[in-house]
This record gives sequence, structure tokens and C-alpha cells, in this order.
Amino acid sequence: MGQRKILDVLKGETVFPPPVWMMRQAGRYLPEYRETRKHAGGFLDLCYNPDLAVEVTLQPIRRFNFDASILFSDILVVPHALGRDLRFEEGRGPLLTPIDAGGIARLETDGFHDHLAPVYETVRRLRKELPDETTLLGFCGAPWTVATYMIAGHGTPDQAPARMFALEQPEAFSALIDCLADCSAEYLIRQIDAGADAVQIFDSWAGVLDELSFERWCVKPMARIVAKVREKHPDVPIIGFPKGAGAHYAGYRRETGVTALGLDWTVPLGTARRLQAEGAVQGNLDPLRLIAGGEALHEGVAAILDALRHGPFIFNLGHGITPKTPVEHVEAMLKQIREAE
Ligand SMILES: Cc1c2[nH]c(c1CCC(=O)O)Cc1[nH]c(c(CCC(=O)O)c1C)Cc1[nH]c(c(CCC(=O)O)c1C)Cc1[nH]c(c(C)c1CCC(=O)O)C2
Repeated sequence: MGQRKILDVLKGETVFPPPVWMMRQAGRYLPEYRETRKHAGGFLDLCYNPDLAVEVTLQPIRRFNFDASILFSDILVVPHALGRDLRFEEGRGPLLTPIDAGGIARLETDGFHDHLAPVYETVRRLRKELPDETTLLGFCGAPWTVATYMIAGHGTPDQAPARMFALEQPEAFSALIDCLADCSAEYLIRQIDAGADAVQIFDSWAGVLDELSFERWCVKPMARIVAKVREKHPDVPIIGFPKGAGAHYAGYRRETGVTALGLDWTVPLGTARRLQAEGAVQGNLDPLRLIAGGEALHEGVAAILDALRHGPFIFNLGHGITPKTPVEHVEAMLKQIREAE
């Protein structure tokens, strides 16, 4: 067994108790994050200041000793680096100026890596400062999910603006998706060059598309990113997280080439076990069970451990931890996982 358990699992080994980390593990449920955030100015100042980004990335590792550390940044730094404006307002989430076909034709890729240089510096420093046994994860958003925010200018309940745009202006939308796929692949390659051990691609809005659109806007661009990253870094594992993909999960690993599947909490554990027969899976505790705590948390964790213990498995939530989650519930979850027999 190697030193970094998550890398063993991603190679197909069964490790029990399983390694564990949480999506959004650096964030507002942690008092030390809220403290750093207060002094930082805005959220983007955290993302682009390597001192602060390293500090908040390390906070959950110090407190909980997770098996993976995920770079602190945001999926929307990619459109920002392409010259689109981006703001985060308290309580409102991300705000961008909606892009149209003209804006897509004018996207500026020249300064892309200069803009993201602080992120690469953060990754370099993290690999030096993290414990040896901690896997360092880089990440990006999948083109479809990033495009939904670029088109609407903000989050929406079902991403109807981007779905409509894709149906009415497929050529312009295709140009946007291709641009995002190519830039995201380069972005991941640079993160790996800087020291990331593995990467995760977040397709948080994969669940709102019909079959034709899922194939075209989720599967194809994901396959393109995976192929480009593999050309440069053939051995670096890639975790795909097509949240809400439902029945589409079945063919997703084969069609995109991702190493491992991130499962949201709606994926039944029987399905998860079948997906696990083809490679590593990660997930999938309902984040609300972590807020509720007590028996709701205990039975959720037990069911997952029981179902997925016999194959390659990384324990995670089915989506990001939310600000309301009590820190003691995270402790209880970790105790149950780490003491599992
Ligand atoms: C869709 C998406 C975004 N960002 C991200 C996704 C994909 C995963 C998902 O679906 O949650 C990914 C992301 N965002 C953040 C990380 C950091 C690493 C980690 O997981 O700890 C990661 C991996 C920090 C963040 N990104 C954001 C915060 C909260 C901002 C703050 O501190 O004020 C953090 C810690 C802001 C953000 N960023 C985004 C939204 C919609 C919001 C607002 C919602 C919210 O406030 O929680 C876009």
C-alpha cells in the first residue's frame, strides 16, 4: 500500500476503513474560515492570494486530518481568467455579466495562465506544506456547469437560460463549451505540474439536461478534457462528479474516461455498488444528514459503509457541506468511519 490512501483507491484497491474528505471542506461551517474571511476583503481575494488560500485549504486538514486536501479556489475563476467580470456578494452567490454570442466570439485566452498564476503558486506551496499522506486534489468546473453561470450571470434553479441558449444558438454555445474544455484541460495540467496528485471535475448541473444535451454538453467535453490531460499526465487520476446524472451515471465512466465517479446522494447504494464493479466510486452522504446529526447521520453513514466496503471507495458527501453544519457532527461522522470494522 502506498502512502496516500486515496491514490491507492483510485488505482482500484479496496481500503477499509475508507479514506475520507468532504466537498467544500474549507468553508463557512468552520469558525477559523469565517475569521480569515473577515480579514480578507472579498471571497476572490482568498482565491487569488496564495498566503490566504493555503491557510484556508489547510484549516480542515489541521482540524480533521482528512485524507485529501482540495485546493481552495472556485470553478468561476476560469471565466474570470477569460476576461469575464465576476463578483461574489454576501448571500447572493456569484454574479457575472451574462455572455451572448458576440461575447463568446470575443473571449480572450491570452492572459489566461497569468491570471491564474496565484492558483498554481497555491498548489506548489500546498504540496510542500501538507502531510505526506494527504492527497492533494486540484479541480475545475466542467464546461457545462461553468457555462450555465456565464450565460445566466448567476445561479438559477434549473439553469433554463443556458439550456435555452444551447437549444437556440447551438453553434455559439458549442464554441463556448469548446473554449472552456480546452482552457480547463490546460488549467488542470498546470495544477498537476504544480503538484496536484489527482483532480476532480465538478459538473454540478449535469442533472438538468435531457439525453441528447447530456451527451453533447456533458459527456463530449468531459471526454475532451480527460483526453487532453491524459496526453500530458497519463497516470494522474481524474474524478468526475456529474451531480444529478441519475441513469446517465451508468455509461459515464466508459464514455468520458474518468478514473472515478463522484456520486450524489440520490444514487441508490445498489447502483453505487454496480458502478463500483468498474472502478472507484466516491460519495455519497446527503449533506442534510450531516446537519441533522444523531441517528439520521449514524444510519446514513452505516448504510454507505456497509454497501461500499468491498471495493474501491472514497467516503465523501453527495454534495458540498453547507454553512449550517455543526462541526461536532463532522467529528461524529469521522469517528464512525475511522472506527468502522
Ligand atoms: C457550482 C460551484 C461553484 N463553486 C464550486 C462549484 C462546484 C461544486 C458545487 O456544486 O458546490 C466549487 C468550489 N467552490 C469552492 C471550492 C473550494 C474547495 C473546497 O471544496 O473546500 C470548490 C471546489 C469554494 C467556495 N465557493 C463559494 C464559497 C462561499 C463563499 C464565501 O466564503 O463567502 C466557497 C467557500 C461561493 C460559490 N461558488 C459557486 C457558488 C454557486 C457559490 C455560492 C454558494 C455559496 O455561497 O455556497 C460556484
